[in-house]
Amino acid sequence: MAFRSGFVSIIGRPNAGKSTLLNALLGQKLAIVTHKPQTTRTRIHGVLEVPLRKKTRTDAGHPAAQIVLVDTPGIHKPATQLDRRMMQEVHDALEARDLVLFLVDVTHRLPRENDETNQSPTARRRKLSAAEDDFAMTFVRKLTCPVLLVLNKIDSVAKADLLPLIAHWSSLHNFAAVIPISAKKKQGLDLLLDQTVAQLPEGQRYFPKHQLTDQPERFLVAEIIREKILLLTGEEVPYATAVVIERYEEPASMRKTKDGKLPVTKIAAAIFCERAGQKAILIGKNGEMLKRIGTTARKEIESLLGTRVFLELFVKVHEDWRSSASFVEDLDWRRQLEEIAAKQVDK
Ligand SMILES: Nc1nc2c(ncn2[C@@H]2O[C@H](COP(=O)(O)OP(=O)(O)OP(=O)(O)O)[C@@H](O)[C@H]2O)c(=O)[nH]1
Repeated sequence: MAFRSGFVSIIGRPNAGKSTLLNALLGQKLAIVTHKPQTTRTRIHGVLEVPLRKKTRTDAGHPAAQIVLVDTPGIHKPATQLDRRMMQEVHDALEARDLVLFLVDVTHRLPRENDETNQSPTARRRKLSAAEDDFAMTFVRKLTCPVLLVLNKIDSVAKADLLPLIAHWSSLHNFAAVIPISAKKKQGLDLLLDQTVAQLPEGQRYFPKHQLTDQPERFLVAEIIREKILLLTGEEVPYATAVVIERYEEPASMRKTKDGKLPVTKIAAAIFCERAGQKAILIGKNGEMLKRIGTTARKEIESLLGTRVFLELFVKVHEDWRSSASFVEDLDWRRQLEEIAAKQVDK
């Protein structure tokens, strides 16, 4: 069976579980995950090698493949420049794709016929949810590649509740297949992989065999810091923060020091927020909050990098940065990478 390869974008509403699915398929944490919607801000490539599975009497098997998974920001109506940038990331992730996985959260209630006239809070919530589904479907309808409907979070609903969901979603688009999964509990992932490989064209690898992502470690580090902010702070603070790595010094050698300690990576990061009040929350009483963010982030960064980490965090205010097109553009890690490369050439 000839080798297959292709780009597979994972799209869906905020909080559908896209990043959880990416991490589950890769068997490694690449994208940050929180219970807060709109956690993912850029598209993230994760490279998955799928070994050949030989055909048997009971199993159709599949060829070996390289799947380039693309995690994307949750589809939502944009209100700020940041939102617009996030939706542009989704559009970019949908260009020239071989396959799209449209992820749906099965815990969302389906609309009912009398919702239009029903004024109860539940009916209003269902109506809002249906409007958000409609908006997400506008992205799906434009696609010319095959789309798999992936019903996620099946661990949280009764099996009998899945049938009406399948009927509802299947009536909205000609999906190539419907696959119920739990990204969190890693259920249904084998079937999802089988169906994914089946849809890919024959072709060579896009990335070297052992490369997990095209995103350099310094940007993964920035995301880990942002994840801790999202998890540790409340109200509007998580949405109003951005993390920029200002200094990133890798150790000259990965060898242990003479006293048997791991080498040190020195990192300085700026946490941008929009108001002085948010800065005060991020720093906390006697600097307690910033310390907690730093300590929890450092531990995870150390295990990612395999070194000790010296992490300095600074909080800076940039009024209404989410509405500044140039600031939002500068946050794009691909652009930051180009600037770093240009500076190195100058040097
Ligand atoms: N019960 C259950 N929860 C899940 C499952 N998959 C994801 N979640 C939870 O759903 C929440 C959102 O997960 P994410 O992976 O961040 O969702 P996302 O679609 O990437 O979110 P955005 O970045 O906002 O677009 C987290 O609290 C996850 O733990 C699942 O299969 N079952």
